[in-house]
Amino acid sequence: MLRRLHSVAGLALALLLVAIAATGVGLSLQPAVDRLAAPAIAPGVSVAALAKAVAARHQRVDAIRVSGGGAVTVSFNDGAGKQVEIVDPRTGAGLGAYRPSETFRWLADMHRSLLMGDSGRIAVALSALGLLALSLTGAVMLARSLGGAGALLRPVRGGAARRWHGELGRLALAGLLLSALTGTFLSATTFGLLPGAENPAPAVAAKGGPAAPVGRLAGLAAVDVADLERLTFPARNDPTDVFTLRQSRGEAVVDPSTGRILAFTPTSTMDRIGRLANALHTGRFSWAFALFLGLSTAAAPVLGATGFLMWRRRRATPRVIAPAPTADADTVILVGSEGGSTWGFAQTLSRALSEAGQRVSLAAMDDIDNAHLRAQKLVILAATYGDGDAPASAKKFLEKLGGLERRIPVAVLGFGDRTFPSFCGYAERVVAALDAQGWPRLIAPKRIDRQSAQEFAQWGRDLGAALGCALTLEHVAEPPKTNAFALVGRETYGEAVGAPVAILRFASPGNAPRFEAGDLVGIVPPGSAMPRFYSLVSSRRDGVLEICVRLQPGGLCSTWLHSLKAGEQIEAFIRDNPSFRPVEGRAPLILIGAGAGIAPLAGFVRANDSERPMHLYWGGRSAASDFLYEHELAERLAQRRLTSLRTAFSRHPADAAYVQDRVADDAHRLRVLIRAEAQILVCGGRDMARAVAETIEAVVRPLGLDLATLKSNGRYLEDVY
Ligand SMILES: Cc1cc2nc3c(=O)[nH]c(=O)nc-3n(C[C@H](O)[C@H](O)[C@H](O)COP(=O)(O)O)c2cc1C
Repeated sequence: MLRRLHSVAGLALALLLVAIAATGVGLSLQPAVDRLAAPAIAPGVSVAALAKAVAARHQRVDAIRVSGGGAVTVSFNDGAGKQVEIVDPRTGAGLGAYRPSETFRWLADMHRSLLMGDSGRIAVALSALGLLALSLTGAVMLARSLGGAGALLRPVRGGAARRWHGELGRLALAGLLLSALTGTFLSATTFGLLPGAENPAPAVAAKGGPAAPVGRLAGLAAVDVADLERLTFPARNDPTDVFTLRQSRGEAVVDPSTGRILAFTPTSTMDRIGRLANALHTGRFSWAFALFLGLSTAAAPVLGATGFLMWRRRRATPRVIAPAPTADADTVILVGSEGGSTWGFAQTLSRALSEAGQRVSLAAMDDIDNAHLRAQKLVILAATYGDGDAPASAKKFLEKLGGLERRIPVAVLGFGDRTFPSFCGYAERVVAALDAQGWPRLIAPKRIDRQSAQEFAQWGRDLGAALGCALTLEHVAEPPKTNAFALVGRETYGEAVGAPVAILRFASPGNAPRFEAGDLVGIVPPGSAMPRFYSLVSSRRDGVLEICVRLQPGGLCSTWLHSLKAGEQIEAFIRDNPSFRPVEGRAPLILIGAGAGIAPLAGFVRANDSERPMHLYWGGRSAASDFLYEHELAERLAQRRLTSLRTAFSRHPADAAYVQDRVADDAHRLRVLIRAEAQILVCGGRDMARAVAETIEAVVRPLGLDLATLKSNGRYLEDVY
């Protein structure tokens, strides 16, 4: 609830706050600028002395004012109209005409009303309230995540966005809270939501005697210029008019002939509070304080941006509740997941461990740091993607592992799918790294096939036995939210060569989530809870969801999809696939695939509006039977969306070849492209991918490169099944 309030208020107000914060930062410089422009007020000079010096220079003085920043100005009319000058508060000497800065005036208008009158003022008032909510909820969340209010000064752990958000938020908290609180108060005053501040002074008239020299008036001589806010002179032609002397404590009325104080109206409590709020909001009493407020406010846009990044990341991470903050945990569960299902298992485990009396904390594997190792034990749940690769939330884990200070007992549970050759390959790499670095084992590592709840429960019993408690893990997977897509088109290839592949097009409903070529669609076949994933050829803007499905002998999902009739519906959901996407820019792309692996590659070509150089290598069995996208690719070549196409057919009577043979034939040409920073994307079956990888390794060797370097630089991506 608290997090949602924090995120919603943050997002809704981000833009407004940026405008208000930026102008606030500008205004925070005003006291420092004023300070430099006007001499400081020195104590020991009376208002009477200053008034005398000023009156000696001007025929008709209207008022002497002391600005918030400490500048003393005199408004007068010597016959040439009303003028205002700055004076030296010690001598009353004129220092030149007073010209308030247009820039600061504009900034102030913008800050108070966004230059939009009352509607702007309302928006500013709501922003101040929003900032107050953000500061308070942020402070509570930070304290909670660090282990309580007493731990507010502990270092913030986590990814870069989280650290910046936490550390900067902590530094700026006091200033932001103060600005938000006083800003809310001032807005409430503007809209008359608080009791009136005025304490009306009684109308008092002077006796009307001859005016005495102003320098001798006792009521003015008793007050120091340092305590003055405003002195209003009496009208010249009205002998009953009076001096009005405004100080922070109240307003005095002084008789111009006797110098006596005729009346004194103390400042009301509400007015005092209003003045305090104003002073604290503007920092006008101290340029250093104003700069402190300005710096705190300058943090707001950075907090907004880092908060947005954290929010996006959280959205990609399923909602899990860690029962204990990291600092108090005795068991830390680290999760390596891409599709989110492993987080669900982690949540089930966390709940069961908590019920067994453990204090459990959860984190993504990538977020591991020394704070987690204060716990007594670590449990790692890791999924596998690609060819034994890390899932999205564990990409940096192995790199970070070596730099940790302590080694605590650890249990590793891999999640994978036995139909992939590298079953739980990433979890195995994690186990190997932990063993090599001497981490003690809590229990032996185990692999879970296709999210089997039974295997998970069995592993739970083993873990419970090692911990000395009965651990019952009853995991019920949350079904993914699906949309219904109806079949609108089908082309079948490859039947003559014993490898049927169907290009299936489904109408994309209006409420379908966004998807791009290369993303995955998870299809849940009837009679199974496990989705099967297919690469997308189309993007949502194409209006269809298009996939290539190779018929797998005995395959539940592919058999069902191949038997679908026009109009029949599938239940499916979209899964982002950021690890198989062309890098941005104009660097050439080398696309290599075989069979149904053409799907995302044809999609990249189709979406190539910018005519970026794209070279496609593709292998099938027979040009006559399974040349998928033959006509579309010819069209793309003519449109320059595809720069070149090389095909290989393994059952060609005279020129039988595999795609890797074409790659090898083109070694020289490919080296030129790779020297020009080309990125290589490979999609298809495992054997093809391995053969292509070996060929590319040989191709790039003369360039002083190897596959591992290309992979680690994101220049060699694989989507392999
Ligand atoms: C595109 C893709 C590639 C996969 N690659 C592998 C693999 O190479 N080895 C494996 O054991 N499991 C593989 N899997 C299966 C996942 O690891 C398994 O479904 C896991 O439970 C997913 O966990 P997650 O939802 O938390 O990411 C793959 C799944 C997908 C969707």
